[in-house]
Amino acid sequence: MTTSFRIPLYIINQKFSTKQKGEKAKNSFLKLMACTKMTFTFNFTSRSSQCRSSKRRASIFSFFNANSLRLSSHHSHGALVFNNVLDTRVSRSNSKDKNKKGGEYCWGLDNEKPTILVTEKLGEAGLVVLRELGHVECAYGLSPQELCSKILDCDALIVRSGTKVTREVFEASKGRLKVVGRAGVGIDNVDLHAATEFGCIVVNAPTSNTVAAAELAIAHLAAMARNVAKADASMKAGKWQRNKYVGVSMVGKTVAVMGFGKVGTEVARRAKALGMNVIAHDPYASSDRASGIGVNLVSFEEAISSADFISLHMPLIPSTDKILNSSTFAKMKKGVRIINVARGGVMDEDDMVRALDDGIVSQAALDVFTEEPPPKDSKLVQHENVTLTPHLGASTKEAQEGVAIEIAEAVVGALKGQLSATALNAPAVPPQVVSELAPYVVLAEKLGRVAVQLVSGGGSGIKAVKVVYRSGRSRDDLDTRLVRAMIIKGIIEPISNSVINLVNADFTAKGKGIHISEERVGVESSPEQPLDSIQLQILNMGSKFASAVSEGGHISIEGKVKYGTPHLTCVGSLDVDVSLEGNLILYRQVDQPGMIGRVGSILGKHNVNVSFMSLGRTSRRKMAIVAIGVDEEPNKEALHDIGAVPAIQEFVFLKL
Ligand SMILES: NC(=O)c1ccc[n+]([C@@H]2O[C@H](COP(=O)([O-])OP(=O)(O)OC[C@H]3O[C@@H](n4cnc5c(N)ncnc54)[C@H](O)[C@@H]3O)[C@@H](O)[C@H]2O)c1
Ligand SMILES: O=C(O)[C@H](O)COP(=O)(O)O
Repeated sequence: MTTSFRIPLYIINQKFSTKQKGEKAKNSFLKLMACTKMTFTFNFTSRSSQCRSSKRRASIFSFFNANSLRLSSHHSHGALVFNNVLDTRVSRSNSKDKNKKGGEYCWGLDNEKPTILVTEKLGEAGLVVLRELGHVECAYGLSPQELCSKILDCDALIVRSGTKVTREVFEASKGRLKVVGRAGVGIDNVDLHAATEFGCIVVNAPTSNTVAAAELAIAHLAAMARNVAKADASMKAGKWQRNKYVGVSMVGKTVAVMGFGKVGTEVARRAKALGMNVIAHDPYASSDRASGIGVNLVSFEEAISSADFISLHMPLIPSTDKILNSSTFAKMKKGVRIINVARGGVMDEDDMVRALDDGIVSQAALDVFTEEPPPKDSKLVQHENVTLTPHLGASTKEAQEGVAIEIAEAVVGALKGQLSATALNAPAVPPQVVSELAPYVVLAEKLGRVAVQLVSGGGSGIKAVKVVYRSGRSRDDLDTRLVRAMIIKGIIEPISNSVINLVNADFTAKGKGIHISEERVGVESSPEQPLDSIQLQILNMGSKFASAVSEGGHISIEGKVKYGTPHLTCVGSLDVDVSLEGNLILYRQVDQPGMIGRVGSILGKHNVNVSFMSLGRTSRRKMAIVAIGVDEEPNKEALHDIGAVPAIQEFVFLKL
C-alpha cells in the first residue's frame, strides 16, 4: 500500500536537527505545514509492517538531516548541496495536481523521473521501492548488444550475477548511467574501473544473502558427505544401494574456510555446531575475530594441506583467480572434499577434473562456475563425484526479499545524490561528515571555478594544485575527500566536457595529469566548524589577473563559509570579502575617491545589477583590489568601459 502526503516546508537558514523517528518525525513535518511557503511532495510506502514504513519515514527524515537541507524561497538554492557531488537535482515539478498552490516541488531528476533498468529477477519489495522514485523497466535475458542499446535511456541499472556490465555498457550510456546496483555481493561481473572513469557509482547489497550462501555451503557439505544427491538419483532409478552410498562423518573432521568474511564466518559458526574442527585462511581477517568463535586462522598452505573439507568463500579478484590449481591440489590431503559457493573462477576447472580423476579430490560440491551456465558437456559437470547447483547460494525467498530492498534503497539513495554505505567506487563518507561539510562543498567548487578562470590562456595547462585547509580541528578529524572532489570539479568542468563527481574526481584529475596536494594548517578556531578557510593555489601558471598571484608566485585565492554561504576572502595577497554568487568582476585600481561610483554607473548604464562589492587595499591611496558581484553578465561594451577607466590597472570577469 502506498500512502502519499504532501509536506509543505518553510525552512529558511535552519537545519533539521532532531533525531526523532517514525511518527514523531512525521508530526514534525506536519507541524511545518502550519507555516507553508512552498509545497514539497514525498511518497512514503507502507510495506508489510508499520515498523517498515516508520523506518522509511525516518530514513527520509535523516536524509534531510544528513544533507543539511536548507530550503529557501529561491528554489535554485533549494537544490541539495549534495547535488554537486553526484549531479542529481531537486527541481520544480511539472505536476498536474489541481490542488497545488504556488510552486510545487518534488524529488526528481531535472523534472523527469529516472529510468531504472532491471535486467535480472528482483524481489517485488525492491521493485516497489524503485517505483516510488522512477520508471522501472524489467528486461531479462538481454544480449550484450541489447543492453548497450537500452542503457542509453537509463539512469540506473540493477543486475545480479548474470549480467556483464562491461566498459562497452558505460560507453554506450554516454554519461547518463549514474548508478549500477548489484543485487548481491560479488561485483566481478561489473567493470568497476570503467564505472569510476565514467563517474558512475556502483553499489551492492552485501549483507542480505550471507546466511543463505552459508546455509547452501553447509547443505552441500552435509549432502556430499552423505551422498544424498547420488542416493536420491539411484532410488529414482529404481535401485536400493545401501552399501554403495556409505558416507563419511563430519564430526571431528577439519574444515578449512578459505575467506573468513561474511559468508565464511557464518559457515565456520555452523561447522563448529556440527562438531567440526574449523580452521580458516584469510590474509585480511583478524585472528581475534576468528578465535572469538573458536576458529584458528592459518596460512594458505596449512589450510589446504590439513583439511578434510575445503569450503571456498573468497571474492574473485586477480589474487584469487584460479587460486586452486594443479600445484595447490597436489598439496591437499588425498580424498579431500571441496565446496565452492564463492565464484567458479577461484579454481582451475580443468585441474579440478584431473584432481578428481586422480582421487586427490574425492568429491566436490559446486554452486558456481567459470562460465554460467557451464557447457552441458563440461567434464566437471558430468563428473560422477561432483554435485551441482545452478548458482543458488543467494536463492532463498528471505535473501531475495532482503537483497531487493537493500539494493533498491541504495540505488534510490544514489539517484537522489546520497552516498551509499555500500558504494564500491566512491569513498564512504559518513552522513554527519556530508552534513557538516555541505557548505564547504559549495565553496570548494566555486573556488575551483574562480581559480581556473584566473589562469592565463585557459586552464588546460594546469599540472599542480595545492589546497590548504585551515582548521581548528585535530589532524585526524577532518575528512577532505568531498571538498577535494569539488575543487577538482570546479577546476576541470569549465575547461573540458567531463562531468565530475565524487566517484571520478580523483581519477579524472590523475588522467589529466593534475597533481592535487593537500596541506592542513591548524588555527585557533572553533572545532565546531570543520574548516576555517580553504586556500587554493594553482602552481607554476601565469595569471590573466596579475593581482591573483601571491608572493610565493602562484595563483592563490582563499574562501570561507560565512553565514552558510561561500565567500571569497583573499585574492593573491589582498583581503576581500565577497559572497560567491552570480558573476564576479575583479579589478585592481589606484585607491582614490570616486572609483566605486564610476564603475557602478557604467554597470547601471548597461543595466547590470550589482549584488555586492568589496574592496581590499594595501594601504591608503595606494593600490586596491575590488570585487563586484553582478547578477547579469555585462556585455562587451560595459566590460570595455570598465577597462577604460584610467585608474583601473587590470580587471577580469568571472562566471561562477
Ligand atoms: N553462490 C552464491 O550465490 C553466493 C552468495 C553470496 C556470496 N557469494 C560469494 O561468496 C564470496 C564471499 O562473499 P562474502 O559476502 O563473504 O564476501 P566478504 O567480502 O565478506 O568476504 C570475502 C573474504 O575473502 C577474503 N579474501 C580476500 N582474498 C583472499 C584470499 N586470497 N584468500 C582467502 N581469503 C581472501 C577477504 O579478506 C574477505 O574477508 C564472494 O565471492 C561472493 O561473491 C556467492
Ligand atoms: O555474489 C552474490 O551475491 C551471489 O553470487 C548471488 O548472485 P545472484 O544474485 O546472481 O544470485
